[in-house]
Amino acid sequence: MSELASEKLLAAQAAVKQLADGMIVGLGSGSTSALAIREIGAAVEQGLDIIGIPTSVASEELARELGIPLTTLDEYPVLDTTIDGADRFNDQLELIKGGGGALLREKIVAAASKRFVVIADSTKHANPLGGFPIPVEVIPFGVQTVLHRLEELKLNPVVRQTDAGAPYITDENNLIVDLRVDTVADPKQLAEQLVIPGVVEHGLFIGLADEVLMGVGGDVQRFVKA
Ligand SMILES: O=C[C@H](O)[C@H](O)[C@H](O)COP(=O)(O)O
Repeated sequence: MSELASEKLLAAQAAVKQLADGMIVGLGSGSTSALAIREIGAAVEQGLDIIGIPTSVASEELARELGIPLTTLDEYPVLDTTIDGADRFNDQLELIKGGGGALLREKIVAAASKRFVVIADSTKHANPLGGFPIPVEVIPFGVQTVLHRLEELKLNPVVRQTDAGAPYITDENNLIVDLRVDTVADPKQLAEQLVIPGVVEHGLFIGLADEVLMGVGGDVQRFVKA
């Protein structure tokens, strides 16, 4: 296993250890979350009694394959905890998420959770926050107008495409616009600028994470809210 994969696995295992019987658990998306879902699947097989709420179609399919009982936000509008990955995080536990296009459901589930635990490898730690394009989910109807506004704000927007060259469509049937900015000096200020009609949500997660568990070498480093 590569060092990166092992860091992801260590973080995922540390987060899954925090789960207890009776919890409603948000299941994140992406490669690190997939490792956590696999760990949860193994724990459920050993008798752990939790119910999951997936944040993407891909995570739902994986959880079903593993026999993890699932529910919905309609049944449980408040979750006990959510375990999810991140594309970048800083020491203030501000995140960039949505590299895999799942940011909308992820943010809804994270915001509905009493606790939000982020799992990451050591390449994700960035002060200042940056080094990864900021995904913005946009309703197709308004995309040209939103792009125009983002250009005016000098945020270098690019509509995400699939490998086949078609526009990338999210689980909620929207587009993703990636903002090619190097670093985000003030994430809160940028989040305010992104309140634009037609933008459904953006990948800056501010004030949501309670803890980041980061695999580094053979260890897990814990970052908590100041
Ligand atoms: O949309 C995707 C999610 O925000 C992922 O949690 C994020 O991209 C991190 O993914 P990975 O664990 O694969 O680096």
